[in-house]
Amino acid sequence: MEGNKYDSSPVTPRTRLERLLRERELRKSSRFSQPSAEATDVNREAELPANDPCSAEGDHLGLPNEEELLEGVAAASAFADGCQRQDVRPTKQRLLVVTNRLPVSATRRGEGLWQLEMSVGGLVTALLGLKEFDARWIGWAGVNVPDDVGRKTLTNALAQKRCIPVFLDEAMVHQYYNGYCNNILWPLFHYLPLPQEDRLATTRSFQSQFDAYKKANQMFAEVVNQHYEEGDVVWCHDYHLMFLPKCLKEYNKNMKVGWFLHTPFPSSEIHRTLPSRSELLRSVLVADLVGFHTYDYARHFVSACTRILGLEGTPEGVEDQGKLTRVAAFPIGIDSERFIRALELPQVKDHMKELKQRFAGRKVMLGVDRLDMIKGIPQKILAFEKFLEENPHWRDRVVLLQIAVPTRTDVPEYQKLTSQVHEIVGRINGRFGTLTAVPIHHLDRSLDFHALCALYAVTDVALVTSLRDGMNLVSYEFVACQASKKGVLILSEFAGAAQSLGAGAILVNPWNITEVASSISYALDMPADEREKRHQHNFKHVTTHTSQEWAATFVSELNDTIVEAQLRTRQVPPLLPMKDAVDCYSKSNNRLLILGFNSTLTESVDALGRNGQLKEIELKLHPDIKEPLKKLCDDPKTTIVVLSGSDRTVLDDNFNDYNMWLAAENGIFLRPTMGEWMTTMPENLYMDWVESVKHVFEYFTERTPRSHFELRETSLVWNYKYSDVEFGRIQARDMLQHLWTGPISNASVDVVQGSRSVEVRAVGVTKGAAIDRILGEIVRYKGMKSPIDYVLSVGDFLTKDEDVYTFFEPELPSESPPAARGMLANLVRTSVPKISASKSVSKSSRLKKQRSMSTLEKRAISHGNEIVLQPVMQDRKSMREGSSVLDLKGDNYFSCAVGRKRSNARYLLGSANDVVTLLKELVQCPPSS
Ligand SMILES: O=P(O)(O)OC[C@H]1O[C@H](O[C@H]2O[C@H](CO)[C@@H](O)[C@H](O)[C@H]2O)[C@H](O)[C@@H](O)[C@@H]1O
Ligand SMILES: O=c1ccn([C@@H]2O[C@H](COP(=O)(O)OP(=O)(O)O)[C@@H](O)[C@H]2O)c(=O)[nH]1
Repeated sequence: MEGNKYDSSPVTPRTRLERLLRERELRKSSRFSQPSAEATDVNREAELPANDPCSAEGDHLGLPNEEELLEGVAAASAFADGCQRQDVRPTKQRLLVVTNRLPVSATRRGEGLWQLEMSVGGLVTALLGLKEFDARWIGWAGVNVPDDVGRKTLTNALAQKRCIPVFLDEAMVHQYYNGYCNNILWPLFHYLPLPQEDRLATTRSFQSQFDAYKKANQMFAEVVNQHYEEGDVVWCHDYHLMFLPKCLKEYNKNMKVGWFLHTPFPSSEIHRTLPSRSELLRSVLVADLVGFHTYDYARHFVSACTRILGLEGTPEGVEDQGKLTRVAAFPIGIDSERFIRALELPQVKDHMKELKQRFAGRKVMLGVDRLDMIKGIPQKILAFEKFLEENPHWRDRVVLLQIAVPTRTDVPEYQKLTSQVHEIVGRINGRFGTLTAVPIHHLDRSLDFHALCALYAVTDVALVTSLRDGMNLVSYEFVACQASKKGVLILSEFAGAAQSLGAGAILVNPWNITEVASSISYALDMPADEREKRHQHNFKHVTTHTSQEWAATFVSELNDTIVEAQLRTRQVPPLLPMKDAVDCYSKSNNRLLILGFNSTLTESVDALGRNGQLKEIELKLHPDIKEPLKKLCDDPKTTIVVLSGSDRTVLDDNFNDYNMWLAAENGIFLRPTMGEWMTTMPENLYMDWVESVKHVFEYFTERTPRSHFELRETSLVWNYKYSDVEFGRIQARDMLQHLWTGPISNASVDVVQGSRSVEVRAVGVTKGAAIDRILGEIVRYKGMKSPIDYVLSVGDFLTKDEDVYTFFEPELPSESPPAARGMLANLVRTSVPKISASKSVSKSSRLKKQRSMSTLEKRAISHGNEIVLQPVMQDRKSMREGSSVLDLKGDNYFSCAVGRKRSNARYLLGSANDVVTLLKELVQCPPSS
């Protein structure tokens, strides 16, 4: 195949999008070079085995036959063989597709004899399009097989269809499938409230059903595990298997696991009513990729994770402790070619002829649904009744064919629905029927594929009135079969398909019977040119957004999440090697410890307690840290600086009793606890912008429940960590926009965005900028004679303030870790008090030496109502000429971010508890000789 001249991807794809575009182009070009799908399919149909032992008695039931079954399920292998023979594509990706129900359902016809029939439902139809993979299916065959002989023979029969059974006994099916899946999750995900617990049978409760659900998922996981080979992609499907990703990763954390939901995911307000809401979300989040049909469902899921679990939702997905679960929309499609080709088959043409004769002189309206409450069948029929009522001239000129496929017949709600529908149909037929014709033909059964295609093709108006529907493939199939007739699709706005076929269909609210009735009238009378236009729009979509494309896109993104995770992992620093840090500390003689305050030395506060209840907001020193901290402060070889964003009073209150240095407001104010506060960066103290920013912060605080703001001396911080995260973010965006265009447009300020805060501070103020001057002052004040030979810098700092970690990096020799050296480019240092670096003085340090060093002279100036101290430059003769202030070789410098996954620091620590451990170890280490 020639190179693609439209190749739009860069040579080496770097970003996710670049990689996915490249992958798509490769897929497309390799498709061109394969034998056409059509040719392969034709061969396949000709090669069907005539005497397959499990082949079908299905035809006499009017159900899809073996041919249909093989067409989809075995397509993967047929196609694979064809490709491999041609040596076009090396090997296909092995794919384990895990669904509750296998694409075939089994019925026992003798001890070791099984009849296999294709299962009905959108999920099965869609997954039959997985032709480009070396796919195997794992799932339940819809039958209880208690004996070994039965299990063995069924396993063998299914193996020929590349299916692998999970055996569930009756009790399990009852609790897991009928109970938790279909009586709890299914209705809830379609916005139907949970049943009252006392309405469940006495042997059942949410808890017992959920336990069965988890157990069933574990059984699926065991089967997956038995068949898993390294490199396989495992694709879990639907609400039945929300617990599966967790079980799989527990077996093997390197498994590539994707999960796709075929139903809607409801608003978080609905999901939060579920007793097991958090556990389910957490287990889904263990997957590498989580997919939904529409952006709305994906958005609801992310929102449930942020609101219920308190996790970070990003445009990419959901982040928990640095681990990203990618969440995205992958709208499903159908194998449209299969439908289009079917219309050319003689048996389908015969069917169409029959139907046309049968309904000659009448317009045909069609409904095809599983008999499920979410499909809005009663609403559809009532709307049709209203239409007949209001349009008497149509009464003997239109017929509604409703195919209602029985489903979940063991669940009482479904049984009730069947009687309800029968009753309404009977009433309407009694009311508008004649001796020779009835307006509604209602069938409680499924049709085979060819009969269905014929029906789609002769239909004038298809009526889909789902109250909620993940996608609704019937609407796609109808469009695919309408190339000649160009019939009209009336489609519920609550079906996922409305987002893709909305422009060509007539969208309706199925609850509005009057609107649906008038839409029927409009559709029946629609002029040919409008029908043509609408049809073309939909036809194009259906034939380009196929199930093959859907599966390929999902799997390609799933593969990419692994690449992405590896890239992200490389940016994650390792955990602090505690022993090294302690050993090195014990060997050093002049140590500097720079410690953050919030989340570093304070008690961990679980911001969102149960039910979003606020816990304590005020920062409190970790009770276990006091003792080791005090001992370290009293060690003459150790200098400790607490460098915090908090203001002076907070640090005074917490640290007055310690012999240390306090640097408040990101280092603008500095004091040894024995001395007085001084100002390190007076040039940054133009505060004329404060009032107008304060005004804006007050406004947003009033309008954002549970947000608060702190007015510090040199900065303002608006914090929404206790508010609704999504609302907080929107408010923050709004606030920033307003600030930029208004109050701070001409002010010398920096706006620093935290994950849940907005801070406005004087320009150039960062912890890294401040440490420069702080260090100078410490050296001078203590009259240090020997260089600092150990630096430990620990904190949970805003990214902007992480320059404090990188501040020391240039001092390190070139064998320092590359990650650390790479950060030097961003480093802007002011004046490092350094007299001579080493024998060979680098250009940068020479330059640095030329700059004036900052030390502080305490001079009172007036600042508002307070007295503050302003530094003046002092000549550097106080430092011994020829000696270096820092003697860092790389292994005696430890920068460490607390509670983060990504950082510019060299190392990580989990939480303030780990800081406690570290300080205790430092206290206990033997003194250096
Ligand atoms: O296996 P059953 O319990 O009898 O139910 C049949 C299937 O129904 C649901 O289908 C969904 O998937 C379709 C394709 O993505 C989508 O178009 C439709 O809107 C959904 O309702 C269910 O999600 C499947 O698990 C069932 O197998
Ligand atoms: O008699 C029937 C009626 C329906 N279907 C198939 O069942 C699926 C229904 O999928 P949809 O997404 O519309 O809804 P679901 O039933 O999955 O909720 C479609 O592929 C139909 O072709 C079928 O095979 N035989």
